[in-house]
Amino acid sequence: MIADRSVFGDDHPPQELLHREPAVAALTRAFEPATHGDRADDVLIAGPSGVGKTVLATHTLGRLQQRADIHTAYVRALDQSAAGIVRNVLQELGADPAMNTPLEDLCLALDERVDRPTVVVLDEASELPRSDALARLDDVPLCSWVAICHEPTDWLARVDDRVRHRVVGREVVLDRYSVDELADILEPRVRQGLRGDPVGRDQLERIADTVAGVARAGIQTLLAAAEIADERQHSRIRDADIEDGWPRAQAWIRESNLESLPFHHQLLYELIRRDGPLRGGALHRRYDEIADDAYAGRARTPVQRRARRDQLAKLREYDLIECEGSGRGAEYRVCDASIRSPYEVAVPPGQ
Ligand SMILES: Nc1ncnc2c1ncn2[C@@H]1O[C@H](COP(=O)(O)OP(=O)(O)OP(=O)(O)O)[C@@H](O)[C@H]1O
Repeated sequence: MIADRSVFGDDHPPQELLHREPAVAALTRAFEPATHGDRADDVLIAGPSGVGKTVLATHTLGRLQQRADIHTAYVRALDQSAAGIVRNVLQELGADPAMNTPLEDLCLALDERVDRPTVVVLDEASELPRSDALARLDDVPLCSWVAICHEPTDWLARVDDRVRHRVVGREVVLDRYSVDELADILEPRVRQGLRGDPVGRDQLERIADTVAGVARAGIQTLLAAAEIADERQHSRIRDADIEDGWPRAQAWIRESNLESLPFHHQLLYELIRRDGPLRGGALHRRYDEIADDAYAGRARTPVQRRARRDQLAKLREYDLIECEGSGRGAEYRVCDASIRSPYEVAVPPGQ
């Protein structure tokens, strides 16, 4: 039944970006100055995981590149310092700065390199307000950015005034899709990725409803249902295949989310997986007890509580952990204890 698995991957660009017309129009307006050789406006894209924030940015920039002489750079900002981000932008623009180049020199190199409108997509930018990377990019006359985060209010409250003024009031906030919309989005994946006519519209709507309008979850559930139908030798996908496909898809998404995170997040996850449910205070104490051993021999060093709180928020956004209650009584547990960190994260036993 499955003709081409790659059609279901995040990196498979959809031919059409359905049901995001207002968002595409807002981005296109922000990029318009670049078509005249000027600096584009900065943009903040926000919304829950898997609703198409990244594909909105890449798709709209792809279209822009067809009609304007611009450069684009894509950088995952998660857990990166300002120097790391500027270095990645330079690499995306074809330069090869040495690892230990100081931030000031990297910024000078960027200033020299950017000779036409350049739009930098900063994905996974929830923690970006901690660094001055945005201000550094803003210092380069033709360089603008698109930051992608989950929670716009909190993000805007944490950036400095200069950055806030550039994007406030023009945020592009994406919501989950309706059942009808997501079923429309699934149809081309069926045509391109599956053989024959294996699934009806009502079942696509069933999938869309099951995953509450999250595109990535819908696409993965469709794939998982097709895989299960194959295993059961069904010639068409049945409702039971969809029902069993959803947990399989959830596990795939969680595994891939966890794999994409840095060591800091992996360690917190493994601590909660092994010792959870854990209250916030107990979790931080356990972290402090084991951190030196856990980080031994790594380039990274243990992080402060404030950064850990961001990392816990990220684990929750990615549906890897859940938190019951609030404040001091809040208790953390993993969503699926069978999902383990792909890193060799040795969590030493408690003392
Ligand atoms: N309107 C759409 N049309 C076609 N495909 C879509 C649409 N919206 C989302 N998708 C697909 O859904 C998947 C997830 O999208 P994307 O990676 O852009 O989500 P995201 O919001 O950036 O997620 P995260 O916050 O976890 O990074 C991708 O395969 C993407 O192509």
